[in-house]
Amino acid sequence: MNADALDGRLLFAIPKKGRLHDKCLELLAGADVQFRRHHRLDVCLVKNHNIALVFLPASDIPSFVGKGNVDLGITGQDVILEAQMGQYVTEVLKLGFGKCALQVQVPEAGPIKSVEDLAGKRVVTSFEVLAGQYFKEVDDRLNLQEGQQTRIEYVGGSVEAACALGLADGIVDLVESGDTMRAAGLHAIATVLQTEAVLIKSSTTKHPALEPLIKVITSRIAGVVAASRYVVCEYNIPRDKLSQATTVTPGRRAPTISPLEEEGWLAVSVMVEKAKIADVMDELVKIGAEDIMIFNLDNCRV
Ligand SMILES: Nc1ncnc2c1ncn2[C@@H]1O[C@H](COP(=O)(O)OP(=O)(O)OP(=O)(O)O)[C@@H](O)[C@H]1O
Ligand SMILES: O=P(O)(O)OC[C@H]1O[C@H](OP(=O)(O)OP(=O)(O)O)[C@H](O)[C@@H]1O
Repeated sequence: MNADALDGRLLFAIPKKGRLHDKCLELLAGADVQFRRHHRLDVCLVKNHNIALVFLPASDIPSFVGKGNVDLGITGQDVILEAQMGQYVTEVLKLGFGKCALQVQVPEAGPIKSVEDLAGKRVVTSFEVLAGQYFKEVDDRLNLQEGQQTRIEYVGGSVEAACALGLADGIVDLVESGDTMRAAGLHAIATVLQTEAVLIKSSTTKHPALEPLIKVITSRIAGVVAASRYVVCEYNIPRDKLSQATTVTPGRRAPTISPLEEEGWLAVSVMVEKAKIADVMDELVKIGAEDIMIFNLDNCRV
């Protein structure tokens, strides 16, 4: 593909591999962004929009977007801060996946119990900047002088192995389920930050004419994200229990209520957060709701 083929197109950076890649492909499919990625090609044209997708390492996306080399991107909040690009990119939308925490971890059986114990020792991480900022604050608080301060060393991967190999007294790395940390005999003693995947655009766009297309894509992606967060809950309820039931299911704006053919009964239809639906159903049953049904959403605009 030559550079002319990209002329005037909105460039949209997507993580080329790793934890965020598959979720991004699901989002694009849900937003009806159609493309075929040829084997090993990292740039491809979108068939039904004036967009080209650029597949990049997640950690490179903040600087590509921040410098305006691409217009839009998806990556983790952690890598944006690590790349020190926070002021050059605008967070357009939280995407609800890639959720994890950057944590300080030490051997479970070892003598170090707190970050104060770890200060002044060796810390290995792929997040040199964030770990450096975190321990500078700890060192300053403990008034550690030059030569006594925490040593931050960078490794590109397999960070969890550093303590067992005798290379570190502690590490700073991402934790989601905690399986990797526990398997390495480590436990967390502090959280540096919580992170999730976000849609970002350049703070100073070089292509203002692309703004309307950015809005359309953002709205479509927001619809897919909301659809994955909510379910539709429908149930029947005796009229005299309605106010109790709608306190449990207030809906996003208000519940839709329609009469049933049977005297004294109403049908309620309402959106509920997926994460809360099991508790909500328990409550509705207690109140006297019947025929409770839950429907997944494919897509929505809310
Ligand atoms: N266990 C996890 N659970 C949820 N999100 C994660 C997890 N690990 C990483 N992430 C998110 O995904 C981003 C990319 O991490 P990942 O380990 O997939 O990178 P990678 O693709 O292997 O490396 P590179 O950034 O060099 O491409 C992280 O910065 C973080 O935002
Ligand atoms: O708490 P957990 O659910 O175990 O997830 C944490 C692990 O996930 C990430 O690595 P990933 O598996 O993406 O591979 P990587 O080390 O090659 O980046 C991260 O670096 C941790 O190692």
